[in-house]
Amino acid sequence: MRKIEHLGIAVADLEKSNALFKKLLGSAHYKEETVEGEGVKTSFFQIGETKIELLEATREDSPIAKFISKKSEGIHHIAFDVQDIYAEVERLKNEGFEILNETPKEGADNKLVVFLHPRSTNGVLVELCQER
Ligand SMILES: CC[C@H](C(=O)O)C(=O)SCCNC(=O)CCNC(=O)[C@H](O)C(C)(C)COP(=O)(O)OP(=O)(O)OC[C@H]1O[C@@H](n2cnc3c(N)ncnc32)[C@H](O)[C@@H]1OP(=O)(O)O
Ligand SMILES: [Co+2]
Repeated sequence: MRKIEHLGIAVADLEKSNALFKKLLGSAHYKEETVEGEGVKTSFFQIGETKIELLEATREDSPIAKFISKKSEGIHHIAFDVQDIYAEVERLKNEGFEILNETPKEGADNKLVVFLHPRSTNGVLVELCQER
């Protein structure tokens, strides 16, 4: 793991939260991107070396919709930047972590991504990201 790539925050209303985080952080988001495969619309704020990713559900069966309905808005996942996502998946599998998608999938912001089940990571949903 090279650094924290982003902190994912589940929000009910992306436009409202964009305005709130712009006030909080003192600068606007640099992009918005919908990842249909995940059922999410995202916006990204750069904070030094890392980012904040706001996520709004684009459909009922989105993981974000389920998360907000079961819990509330708030921190959803932590994403780590990795050099070689395939090697990292093998390493983490051997360490006994539960990999949700062994084959990396399309992420936002030009990334390949893999997720680990929170039950294997102290209740924290972990995402691995590799620059495409
Ligand atoms: C890829 C685009 C973008 C990017 O950065 O590029 C993204 O980050 S997209 C983010 C949205 N996509 C995902 O989250 C994909 C991975 N997530 C999943 O596969 C599911 O959400 C999963 C498996 C984590 C949970 O799904 P499930 O249907 O099992 O939901 P449950 O509510 O039944 O949860 C089971 C169990 O897990 C706990 N849980 C669920 N979500 C989280 C979370 N975000 N953080 C921590 N814990 C979580 C939930 O509370 C349940 O625990 P229990 O003790 O059984 O109540
Ligand atoms: Co993410």
